[in-house]
Amino acid sequence: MSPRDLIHFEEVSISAHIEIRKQASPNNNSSTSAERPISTTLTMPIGRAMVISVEKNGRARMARSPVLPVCHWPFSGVDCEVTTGTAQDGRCKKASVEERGIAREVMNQTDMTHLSELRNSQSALCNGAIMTNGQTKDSNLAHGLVRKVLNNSDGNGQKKPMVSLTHLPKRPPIDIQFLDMSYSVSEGHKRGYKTILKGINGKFRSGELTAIMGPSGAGKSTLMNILAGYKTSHLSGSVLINGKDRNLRKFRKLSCYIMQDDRLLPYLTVREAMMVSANLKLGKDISVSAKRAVVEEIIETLGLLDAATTLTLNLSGGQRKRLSIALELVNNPPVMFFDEPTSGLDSSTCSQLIALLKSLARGGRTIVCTIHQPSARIFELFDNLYVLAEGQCIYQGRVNGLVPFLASLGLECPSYHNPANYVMEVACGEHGDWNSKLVTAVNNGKCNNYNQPLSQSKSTSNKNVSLDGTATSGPTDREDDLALLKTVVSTGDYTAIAMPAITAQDSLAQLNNESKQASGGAGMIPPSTERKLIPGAGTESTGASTLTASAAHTAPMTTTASTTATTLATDGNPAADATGPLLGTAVVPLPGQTAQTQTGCKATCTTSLLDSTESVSITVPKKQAGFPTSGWMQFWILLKRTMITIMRDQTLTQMRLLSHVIVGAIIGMIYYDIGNDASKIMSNAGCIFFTTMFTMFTAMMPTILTFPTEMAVFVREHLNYWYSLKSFYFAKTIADLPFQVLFTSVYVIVVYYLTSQPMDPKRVGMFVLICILTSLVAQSLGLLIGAGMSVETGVFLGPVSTIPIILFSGFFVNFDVIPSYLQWVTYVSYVRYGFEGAMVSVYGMDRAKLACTEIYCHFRSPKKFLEEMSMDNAEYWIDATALFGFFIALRVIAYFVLRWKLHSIR
Ligand SMILES: Nc1ncnc2c1ncn2[C@@H]1O[C@H](COP(=O)(O)OP(=O)(O)OP(=O)(O)O)[C@@H](O)[C@H]1O
Repeated sequence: MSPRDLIHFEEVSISAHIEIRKQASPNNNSSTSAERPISTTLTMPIGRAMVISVEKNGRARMARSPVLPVCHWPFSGVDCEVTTGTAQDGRCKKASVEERGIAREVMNQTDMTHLSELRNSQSALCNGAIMTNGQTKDSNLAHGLVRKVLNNSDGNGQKKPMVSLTHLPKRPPIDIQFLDMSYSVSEGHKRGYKTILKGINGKFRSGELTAIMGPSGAGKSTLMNILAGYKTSHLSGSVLINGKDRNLRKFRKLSCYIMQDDRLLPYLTVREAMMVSANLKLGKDISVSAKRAVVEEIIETLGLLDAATTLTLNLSGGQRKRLSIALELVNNPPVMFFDEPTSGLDSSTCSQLIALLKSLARGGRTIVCTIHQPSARIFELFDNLYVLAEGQCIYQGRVNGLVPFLASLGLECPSYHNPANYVMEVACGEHGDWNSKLVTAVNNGKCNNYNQPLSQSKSTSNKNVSLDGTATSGPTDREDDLALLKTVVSTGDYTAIAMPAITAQDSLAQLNNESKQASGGAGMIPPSTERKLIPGAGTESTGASTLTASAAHTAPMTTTASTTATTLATDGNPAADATGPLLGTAVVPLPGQTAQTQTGCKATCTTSLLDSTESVSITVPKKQAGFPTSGWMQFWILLKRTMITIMRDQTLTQMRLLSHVIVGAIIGMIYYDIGNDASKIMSNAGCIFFTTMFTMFTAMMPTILTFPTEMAVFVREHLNYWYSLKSFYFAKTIADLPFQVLFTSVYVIVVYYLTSQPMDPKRVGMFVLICILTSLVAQSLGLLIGAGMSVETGVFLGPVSTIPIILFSGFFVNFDVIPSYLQWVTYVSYVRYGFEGAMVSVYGMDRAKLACTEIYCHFRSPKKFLEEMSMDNAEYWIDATALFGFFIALRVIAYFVLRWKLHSIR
């Protein structure tokens, strides 16, 4: 008997409620031998069997069995099947089966406690740390954290806290609505403005996964950037959050934007990156252990445990994407925007990723993605679709409402054709010029029928029905979400999530309802709406949505979702907000649906994020008006992170250190022992000049090459409200310092020693100092170039802009020779100060005459040589101060360039 198998559904199942009761050890006395029920509700796709197993460590596993060739609703009149298994004496009694689910007994003695903990912890992730039975509110609530106390009995009927886990901060659900949204960009001085979005409207609801689709250039990214708050200028129209004008600052704290390219720092491990995120996003009021718990939960839930100690550099594409999500999940943002999350991923990883997003959405989050031409299988995973063409909306509503909507206008999607492809063809004009008609239809409300909130049928389905058929308070949607998320993560079986929680009756009623609407109330289902999706492409993801393309599982729900999100509205009055719907949308019950049904749905269909009683503790603390952590804390965290990444970067650090030593040794050998030889004084000046050049270029070029990568990460993190530009910049500046000082010193000391420069400590110190200052100025210049332009431009511009600076350094041309109208340039040549300061350190300060190894040495007197170089009046400390001034000035300029860059992104 395999210890892995618990129950094996061999036949088609639709949904099942499994209740496992494990008796305590027979050795226990009766008072402590109470059964510990562990139950969960699973939703399984039609046409699929599912293997549910419990591993020895107590982890639940679900895996999809081979696809059965069932594409139709096979059990007319059967809503679900209820199966149970009861473990006795450590073994599972053969499960009783109702209807068609056949459960095979197979259970090893497994301590189910861990499973229970796991379920609860992951449930919290799915649902945004929602309070469940047995949880207690404590002071953590004030900080938005919930401590979990499992529902466990000690045998005396007393609830005892079994495990304390910290969880995600609680957040309000957020519905985003945009009205009459237009956006234009300037095309240049005389070319005027180009309108990209043309007065579009739409609404993205919490708990739903929405796809924005459209041909290339339709304005998808633009729309998402606007909604995410990244673009704020040249914009008209309004964005409403739960029915009220958006307060951008507050909104950005509760939303995140996960960009197409996963911008991660390469030299941090997954766990380290997560801890940085937790430290920055959760604030100092939350203990380190609580942060660790959050991090570990997310890492495990998103399937990153195996890669927890892997550098992000070595992660696979799917893992990178999941890490990007995990980093943002730390503070549990209720709104998540994804720009083409599936790009560059294989189809299986794509499916898993979208299923993961769907499960996150089911936790009460509002998830919006732009996506290009998804497969039918992935397409069906979305709840909602927003299609753009030429900056206008040509469809918004349920994914499975698309085909009937198009059909109602005369656009028949051919059988066995992916609707996602079809709508893209329509948007691109391959079927004629339909866009204006579609826009008009959308504006006239023709797709409103397909744009209802997600079905409340979860509450009316039999998921929570006990074996005797009575309603129970057992498994909740949260547990369901746990099971779904667990399925996705542990087995990659996303199909469970593809299954809309819908009963046959709901489905048929809905179908009829929509058919009536789509066919002008004729009550007949148009033939086109009965089409099936392509087997293997669309049907594989199954679920009720595969019954017919038009089987929208919708039922209007009350709009109390908004009642908790009062802090986002500009002038939100929590008291007022909590008392009524904020969305201002009239709710019209579907035929056959009573108001009572809807009320019931409110309590159970939606996540408890929508429970207004919880909204009190959800409110973001006032002290978080700015970033979650103080400026100094941000600086400290970023400083540590930057130093770790610099140290681990072999190119930037280890190779650089090595190259400084090697080149220093080579230069030392070439100019060996010439420092006190008057006959080789020009060669020695060349050595000093080369030293200045080397320290300059080795400081500037790596910065030009690496800063754009850092900057990309910075932009993502800053725009997602992790920390301020000031903290980042200050930390970057300070973290760079010790490394730059070390590299330069190593090189200079090697050269200085081998070339026998004067060993007076004062001169040595001055020489090293001036070289360090030169390198810091060069590094700052590299930072400025890296901040302002791309790597390609920077790599060209860096050296090119340095050449004139070198020419005016005083080595190639004496200052006296330079024409007077160009002499001012020598003052802005920082190399001049570096070279001059180095020369003064070696030959200035009344150095004694040099030794002469030839018959005649013209420059035995160092002073005379300095006169020859037009440096006899040079003051070392003026040079050093000038370099320091350059350093500060360039850093300040680079800071403002970064600010401008951030501003220009918007
Ligand atoms: N700054 C700009 N100046 C001029 N045109 C711009 C600017 N930004 C965007 N556009 C134009 O706006 C249109 C929409 O761009 P957007 O990036 O939103 O398209 P998209 O639908 O996301 O396309 P894709 O799928 O190819 O990424 C494009 O035609 C683009 O050229």
